[in-house]
Amino acid sequence: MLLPVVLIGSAGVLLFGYLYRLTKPQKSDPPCPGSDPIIGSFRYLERPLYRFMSERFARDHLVLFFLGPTRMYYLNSYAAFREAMVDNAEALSGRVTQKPIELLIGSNGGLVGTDGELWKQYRRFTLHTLRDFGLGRRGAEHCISLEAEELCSEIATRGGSEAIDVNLVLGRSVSNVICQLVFGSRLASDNPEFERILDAFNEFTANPRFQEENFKALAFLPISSRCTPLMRLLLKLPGMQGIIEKMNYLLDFCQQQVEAHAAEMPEAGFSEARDYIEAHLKHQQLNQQTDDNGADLFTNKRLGMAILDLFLAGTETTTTTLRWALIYMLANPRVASKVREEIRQHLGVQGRVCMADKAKLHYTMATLEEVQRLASLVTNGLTHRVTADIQVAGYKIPANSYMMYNMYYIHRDPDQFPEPDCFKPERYLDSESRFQASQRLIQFGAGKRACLGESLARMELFIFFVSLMQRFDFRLETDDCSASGGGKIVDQATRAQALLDYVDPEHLLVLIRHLPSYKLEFTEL
Ligand code: HEM
Repeated sequence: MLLPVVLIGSAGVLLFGYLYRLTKPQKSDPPCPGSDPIIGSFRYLERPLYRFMSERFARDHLVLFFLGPTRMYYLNSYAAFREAMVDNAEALSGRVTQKPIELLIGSNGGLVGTDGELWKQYRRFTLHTLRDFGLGRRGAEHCISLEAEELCSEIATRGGSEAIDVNLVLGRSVSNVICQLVFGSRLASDNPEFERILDAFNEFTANPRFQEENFKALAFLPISSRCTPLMRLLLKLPGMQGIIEKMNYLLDFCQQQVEAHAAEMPEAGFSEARDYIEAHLKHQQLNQQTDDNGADLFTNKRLGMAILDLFLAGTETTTTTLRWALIYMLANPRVASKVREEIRQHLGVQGRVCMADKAKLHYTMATLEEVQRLASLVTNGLTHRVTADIQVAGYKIPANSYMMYNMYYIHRDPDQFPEPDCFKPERYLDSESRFQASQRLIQFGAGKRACLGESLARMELFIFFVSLMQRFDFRLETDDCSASGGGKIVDQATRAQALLDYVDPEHLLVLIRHLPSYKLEFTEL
């Protein structure tokens, strides 16, 4: 009787000792806010994380905290960010395991959450396909220009009589661009269901719980990924249920689109693919015929997951940046009138906007750059898994630890951006007032996992922003400013030099730096 008790007791002590050591920072580690045995640093992290790291570790390039036994390295300076993401790009190309997704839907997949061969193949296929549809050439540009015209005429028609919720109209226009590339139609306008779908997408990316749950999941991962019953149990926790329901709803929607396309596919396959889904189905068919390497990687289920990722990564980000752009124009009327003057001088009042206009609109380009710096949209970046032992900022980082970065603080480094909270497009103008892009802005990340939609996003931001500024003046709807929070934003902005930082302090982490909803009254110029 005594022997089993002693054995179990000793095993317990050994396990505790092992976990204790795993959650204890060593002398050779970067600074750490604190860590409790077994559970790690949760108690020491303050909200929002990017602000806590900027204030508490202002002078540190790299910070370490523990999520249970999982090591999370936080890049807190541009130098450390570059050293990790660019100089060690291959080792930083990992993501968190997809075991939970596999358990839930029976397959891994997508563009954002996978790594290894599956991710490489899908990323390459997606980049090629989007390029074939005119990313960087005329196709996508033409489609964005048309959407911008639709947007302006809707605002011109409705704007005379009512204040407009810009999130809704911008969200629809931005979604239509991806809808056309992926589905080959303007589903966001044509399908009455789409507003619900858009809401679900927004909630998914903007939901701070998503990030919190992600952290908790990381804390359990070393054990749960080796123990399927425990993983199943964790997925049943109340916090996870809402996220899972939303994900299933969105995946069902994407899968329906795939099936509708597949049903229309001629037996000989599509001769020329008109959208992403057709290109994928064609690719699958070719792979099967040639029995190519990696043929079994491309499946209908994974196609649905890739589409979901294109929407998740590509709609809310672009829409929210545009909303920041408009609110910054309200807070900085002098900048807004210079932008309008430049646009009207070069393009006139109605001329259609195209990417070639970038070369003429130096001040406008600088303004958009400054919007993106201050918006710092994906505040903590996305989580990367380190796939091999590396060295960053003089510290050894072991394989299979994780890494995030402080986009917010890197964009506000006073040595690089003097008076960092001030809105100053002049930062990006040379002595002849020509636009010079900053090498220090990391709004799209960098390295192997840099944003896959960067060119598309830049096109959308430019064409939508210039079109709106060219045609309209706008102001916040006065009546429900306090209800919408809009009044507070501009008030804060004018008093505190554009300190437009509306983040609910209750949120530990924020995936996308959000704005409260606001309505604008538009006047056609
Ligand atoms: C202003 C708009 C946008 C911003 C600020 C933005 C920002 C980012 C950032 C910071 C990342 C993570 C990089 C990292 O892992 O370190 C990312 C990844 C990604 N973005 Fe964007 N993005 C934008 C628009 C788009 C658009 C329009 C698309 C789709 C067409 C898109 C598709 C993706 C994808 C698929 C990834 C994952 C790439 C990978 O893991 O290999 N993004 N984006």
